[in-house]
Amino acid sequence: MSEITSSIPLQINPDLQEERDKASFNVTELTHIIYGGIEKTKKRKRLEKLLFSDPFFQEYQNVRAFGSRSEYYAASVKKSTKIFKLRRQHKWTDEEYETVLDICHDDLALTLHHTMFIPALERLATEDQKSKWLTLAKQYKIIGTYAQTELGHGTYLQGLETTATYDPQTREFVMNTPTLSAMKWWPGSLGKSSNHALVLATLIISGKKYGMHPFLVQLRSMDDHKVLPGVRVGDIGAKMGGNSVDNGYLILDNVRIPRNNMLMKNAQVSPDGKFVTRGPSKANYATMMLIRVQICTMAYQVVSSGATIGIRYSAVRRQSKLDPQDREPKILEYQTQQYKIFPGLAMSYAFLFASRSLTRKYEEAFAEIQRGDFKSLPELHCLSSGLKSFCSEHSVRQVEIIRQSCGGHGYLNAAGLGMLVNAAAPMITVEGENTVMYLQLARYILKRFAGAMSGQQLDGSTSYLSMDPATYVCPVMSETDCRNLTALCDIYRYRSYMTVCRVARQVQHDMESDMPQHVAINKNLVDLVRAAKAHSYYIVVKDFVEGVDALVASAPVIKVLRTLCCFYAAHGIAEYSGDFLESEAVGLHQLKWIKNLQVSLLGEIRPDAVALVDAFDYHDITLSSALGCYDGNAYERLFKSTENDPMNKEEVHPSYYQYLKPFMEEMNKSKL
Ligand SMILES: CCCCCCCC/C=C\CCCCCCCCCCCCCC(=O)SCCNC(=O)CCNC(=O)[C@H](O)C(C)(C)COP(=O)(O)OP(=O)(O)OC[C@H]1O[C@@H](n2cnc3c(N)ncnc32)[C@H](O)[C@@H]1OP(=O)(O)O
Ligand SMILES: Cc1cc2nc3c(=O)[nH]c(=O)nc-3n(C[C@H](O)[C@H](O)[C@H](O)COP(=O)(O)OP(=O)(O)OC[C@H]3O[C@@H](n4cnc5c(N)ncnc54)[C@H](O)[C@@H]3O)c2cc1C
Repeated sequence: MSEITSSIPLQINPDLQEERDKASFNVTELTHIIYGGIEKTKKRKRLEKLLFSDPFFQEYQNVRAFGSRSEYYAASVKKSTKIFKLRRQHKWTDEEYETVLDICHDDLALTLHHTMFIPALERLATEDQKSKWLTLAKQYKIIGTYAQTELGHGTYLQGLETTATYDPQTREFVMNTPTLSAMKWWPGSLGKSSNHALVLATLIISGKKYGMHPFLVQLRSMDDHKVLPGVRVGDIGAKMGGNSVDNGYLILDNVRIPRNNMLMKNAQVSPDGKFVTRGPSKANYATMMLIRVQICTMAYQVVSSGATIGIRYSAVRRQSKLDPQDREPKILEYQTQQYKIFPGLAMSYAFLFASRSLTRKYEEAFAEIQRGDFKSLPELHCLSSGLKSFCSEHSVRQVEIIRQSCGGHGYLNAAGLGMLVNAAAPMITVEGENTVMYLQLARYILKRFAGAMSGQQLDGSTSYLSMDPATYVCPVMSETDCRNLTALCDIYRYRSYMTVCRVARQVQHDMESDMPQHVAINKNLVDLVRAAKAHSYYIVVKDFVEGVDALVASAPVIKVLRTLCCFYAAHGIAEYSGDFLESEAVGLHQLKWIKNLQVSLLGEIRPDAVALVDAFDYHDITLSSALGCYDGNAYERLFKSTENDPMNKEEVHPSYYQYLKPFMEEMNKSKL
């Protein structure tokens, strides 16, 4: 027993080293592909070194694990301000700052200032307004949040109740929270951190409503951070996760702001109270679309972090017996373990390619929109809505499966997986609740399908809806065909086509039976979401296949990525086999072959599993997991983590003197 210490061995766990030694490809080459080239990898490493040379970043992990809510929030404010200062000092670009946020892997107290407040000013303010407000925000002379959601409404923006009533006498807007349900509720950084908020409110001029518009409202004094007259603001309470952020409530009572505090890029109110709009009616929704695109990248980061922890731990954990003559095997040897974890590994690479492709499309469309050309907006809105929902739903579910695959230790905070699931869970809700976003996509697909039926030539992500289904023959004719990525992609495309076609016909049939449109739609909502999911799955598989096909890389890297891509596609068909059979995208024979392939691919991925997660190149502090550390010394790190547990500070806990001791004394004296 005396040999048991909590010190961490210097060497890599031999079980993990053995895995690294058998990799079929060069891990560094794949890392460069993931980060977009050698230079970007080097830059990330430099930023990592700069951040983590400060012991605070290590200490922060302890506060996160063991601190009170208030201590965690305070540490998070400290971390945000440290990063802001470093940003100014080193003149980081937006890309470098985003890399730093990725390295931190955390939703920080003041993150919203950069992720939403600044992008909203960039998208919604006029040039004059930008030169004032954006400059102040970028110099951290004001700290802001994006206050849209209310207690009563988050999804239905037309139902927002906060009002901004124009007073032409004083040339001011009067901001009000008329009811309990109108109070802003949820905005990040609102409760305690921000001194300004971009408040989304219904514009009223001379008693007439003009829809939702953005207004910049100062909430707190710039001298002492005290709340200004007419403003009531606070934190909404502890959450399942993300407790470093002060999501807040806000009540405005006749708060007057100058006319120029309405952000007027898309609509203007003249001094005498005339309302003029420019661009499409949804132009003020622009910031949300940006974040939806970013959530796809976050989903990649979430699932790849989970896969890294799960695979490294499974390579060092030994349990039970496979061969009765042999020692206990690594749990990674069990086919069932591979079946739990490898879908998350394959999904990581699928989402890497899908999010990259979506980001590229967003950047192209954004450049067009800046030039006043809005033609790509509907396609981009629907693509980003669908992929945001698909990537968040699948990544959160998969990381929870990985957490369960780590047995009891997966349940410890020190494993990092529970925290990851809880931190990532809101991706499903924020920036448009997933079902609602899938329905936005479904609505678009139905319209495009109707267009195709009336002979329109479609382009973009729905161009396949012009296909003639009569020409479809399942491209998998033999077991070997199942490895053909184009064939697998065709199967997804046809499944999507048939799912869309079926629900479109049903809605049309219901409407022709004299059902009002809204009744017909509501009667088919479940199938509409199914169609949006089928379409999104097809897009992700297509992006993965095209991404791998376009790669310039060594043969071993291409081979391993093709294997993963094949597994991702085969696994999806096996998992949703009912849908694929029902749509006749595959028959029973093909399904059997694809299921067999899926299982045999587990064995092919197995030797490269550790190398494939090493390629994500996550720093130990970023992963924040005793189970997933690079050196594989999971048990030592678990034991070490108990040193910081405040429960272990005293040999005898104060509760003993307060409760247990008197209780024991009473029991010992008792005659019963
Ligand atoms: C944070 C950094 C962390 C980085 C670390 C990563 C490492 C990972 C490790 C750990 C995990 C950490 C993970 C952290 C995750 C937590 C995230 C926290 C931060 C996120 C901040 C969240 C901020 C918010 O939530 S802000 C509020 C967002 N709110 C919404 O999105 C509201 C949703 N509702 C709507 O958008 C709309 O109301 C609607 C679309 C549902 C309906 O709108 P409507 O009623 O006005 O319209 P219609 O349905 O009638 O449609 C009319 C017409 O318009 C079209 N339309 C609608 N929207 C748009 C649009 N945006 N653009 C273009 N067109 C649009 C619609 O399609 C219709 O078109 P038609 O042609 O059919 O008429
Ligand atoms: C961690 C976190 C951070 C947030 N940060 C911010 C922020 O910074 N700023 C901000 O303004 N907001 C923020 N929000 C709020 C967030 O944007 C909303 O919660 C989100 O848009 C969902 O809206 P809701 O809460 O009204 O859900 P609801 O719309 O009430 O959803 C509840 C249920 O109703 C269903 N539903 C609703 N409408 C329909 C429909 N039309 N068809 C079918 N089903 C429907 C949904 O599918 C869901 O199942 C945050 C939320 C969270 C959890």
